[in-house]
Amino acid sequence: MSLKLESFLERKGFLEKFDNYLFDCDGVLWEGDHVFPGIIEAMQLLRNAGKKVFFVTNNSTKSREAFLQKFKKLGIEANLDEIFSSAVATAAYLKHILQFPADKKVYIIGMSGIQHELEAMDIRCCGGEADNGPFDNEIVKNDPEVGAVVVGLDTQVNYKKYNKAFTYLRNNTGCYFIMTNQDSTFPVHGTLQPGAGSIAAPLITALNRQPDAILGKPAQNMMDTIFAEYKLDRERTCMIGDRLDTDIDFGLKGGVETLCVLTGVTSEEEILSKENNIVPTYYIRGFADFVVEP
Ligand SMILES: O=C(O)[C@H](O)[C@H](O)COP(=O)(O)O
Ligand SMILES: [Mg+2]
Repeated sequence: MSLKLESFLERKGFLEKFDNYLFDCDGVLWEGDHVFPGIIEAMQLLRNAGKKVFFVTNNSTKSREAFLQKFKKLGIEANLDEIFSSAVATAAYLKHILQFPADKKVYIIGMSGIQHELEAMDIRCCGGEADNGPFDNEIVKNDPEVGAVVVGLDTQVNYKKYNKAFTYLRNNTGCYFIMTNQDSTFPVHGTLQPGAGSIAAPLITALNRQPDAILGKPAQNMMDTIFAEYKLDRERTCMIGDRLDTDIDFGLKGGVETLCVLTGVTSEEEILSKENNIVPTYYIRGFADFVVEP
């Protein structure tokens, strides 16, 4: 059973219980470029109390550097080494786990964040924003140098990109099919939009093939990196997110307690539903409630 943090004393107890907070971003801190009211103050409350804060986002559309600029613009304190994203996790996976060969390149369905993080790890890539635009029914030729296709959230996705990714995955033996993350939706403009999982779905159908790897939450790549780098105490760490099947599952799999906020994709009914088996330790109306006085 999940405990709803409603009273000042419950919220105070929650803050005393943890030293480290892993924050999901979309739906917890902001929606697009709109920071939720009270979030700047609530985040400052944690900083003033000397808490460690990390940002763990499945959003692959921006590089870590671009996220840092976004935090600055929105007035939320953040440091580069506190930011973890599915684009960084994907680049690290290709580099260190797959040891992606230098004579191969990655075809991207996604935005600049993926390209920047791949290039930061010296991985050659193509596609992405260079393939924005209409498809003219032109013939797509295979490129045997493409050794992996990476798919992330792409708000300019088009038939040309699908056609190229499909051609490379079909023709190039051993070509990896990788998803940055599989969120079906994400919150923006007060509603929901299709997420990276929905962008990858047509390829899965066309190829009749599942991806070889999915790097974002709930996969443990980012959790493992954070714990390896910062030696945190799991019992004093809480994962805060707005999605059950990514954020809360990520926390549960990582052995930390979890807080679900209701400012994103998950409703109170879903948390409490008998059918739901991804149960957060706590839930709250929004993270900004931590600045509400008694
Ligand atoms: O589909 C996506 O890529 C995601 O829904 C989105 O960007 C999630 O970001 P997060 O909530 O993990 O910050
Ligand atoms: Mg989210």
